[in-house]
Amino acid sequence: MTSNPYDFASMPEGNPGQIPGQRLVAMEEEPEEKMIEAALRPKSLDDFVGQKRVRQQLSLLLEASKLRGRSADHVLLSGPPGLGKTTLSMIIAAEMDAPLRITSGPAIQHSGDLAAILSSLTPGEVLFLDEIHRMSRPAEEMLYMAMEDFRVDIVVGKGAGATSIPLELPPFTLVGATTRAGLLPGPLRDRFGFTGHLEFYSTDELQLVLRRSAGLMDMNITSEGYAEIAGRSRGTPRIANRLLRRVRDWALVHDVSRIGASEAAHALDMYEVDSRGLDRLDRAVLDSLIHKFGGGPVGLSTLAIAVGEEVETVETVAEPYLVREGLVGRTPRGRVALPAAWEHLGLEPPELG
Ligand SMILES: Nc1ncnc2c1ncn2[C@@H]1O[C@H](COP(=O)(O)OP(=O)(O)OP(=O)(O)O)[C@@H](O)[C@H]1O
Ligand SMILES: [Mg+2]
Repeated sequence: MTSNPYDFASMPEGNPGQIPGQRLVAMEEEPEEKMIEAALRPKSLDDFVGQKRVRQQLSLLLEASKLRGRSADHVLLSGPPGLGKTTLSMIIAAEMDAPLRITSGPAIQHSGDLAAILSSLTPGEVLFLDEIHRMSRPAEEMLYMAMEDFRVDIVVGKGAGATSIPLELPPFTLVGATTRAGLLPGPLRDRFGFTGHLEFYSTDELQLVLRRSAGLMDMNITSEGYAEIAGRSRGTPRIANRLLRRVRDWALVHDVSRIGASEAAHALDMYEVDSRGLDRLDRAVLDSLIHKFGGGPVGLSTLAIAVGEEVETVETVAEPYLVREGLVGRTPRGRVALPAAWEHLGLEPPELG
């Protein structure tokens, strides 16, 4: 495709946020973002912004295993999409100076698929298993043994004539990633020597992420400009980088060479991402809740009809962030607008009585 990983101009990237069904503030990776994301990934633990505790603990783990001359304990990374799980797995391999093999839970449907991967690992290799909660049950059981004893039993033949052949595996480090740690069976979770839970980033941390990316993309942005974009990024580096690319488009078209707060705000307002990172759907939910239902409580299905969306869309797409931000509350009698929601729409919150 392109030989220069930072040659952003020649990369296909589409325009999420303009395509129906895709949102500029979605936490998940858009298919056309893959190459851009790869180019923006930090390559070492020192370059990885934020997540201080996880970073320190990982650093210790890797350092110690290097001193021992052994492959590191298995690592589980959990946390919402776009916070850096895939990035960290690549950093782990790089820091260990080890080759990296990448696969994912959905790609392993049969235990044979897993056996094929495991038996072809080289000593010390890092195996990244993304979406590990979506692996099939038989594969999961094979993985238990592989993680603990570096051994698998391969079953040959069927029925009464079936025999199982034990196969020794080279030492390897499994790095599992999941957005749903709660869905992992206990026995699997217990076999990881280290679990790192990634948290949402502060706006200060997101500013550092943005500075790094803007440097790679050769953009000229003021401190206030970074703060403006970071404040709209929902605590998520993936979203920060995506918004940054939209600001870059805007600046290019408007022939702006230096981006300050007002330029950044202007660009992102145009894409309907507001000062708190709410998009049109989020604001429609707040708006209905307050203007049509006096702030609630109102049932989810009624609220969904009022904004003209499916219940599921409101519940899974808009609500989690609104709840996380303290804008919407869930009560047994339905959804309510919290004082911060009124304030965000420029209204006086009603007296609590
Ligand atoms: N701590 C960080 N510092 C700098 N950039 C980061 C950081 N974390 C994530 N990013 C950037 O955000 C983007 C998304 O990160 P990544 O793909 O690692 O997320 P993920 O947790 O694997 O998401 P998913 O659950 O969707 O797979 C990458 O392009 C990466 O460059
Ligand atoms: Mg990932």
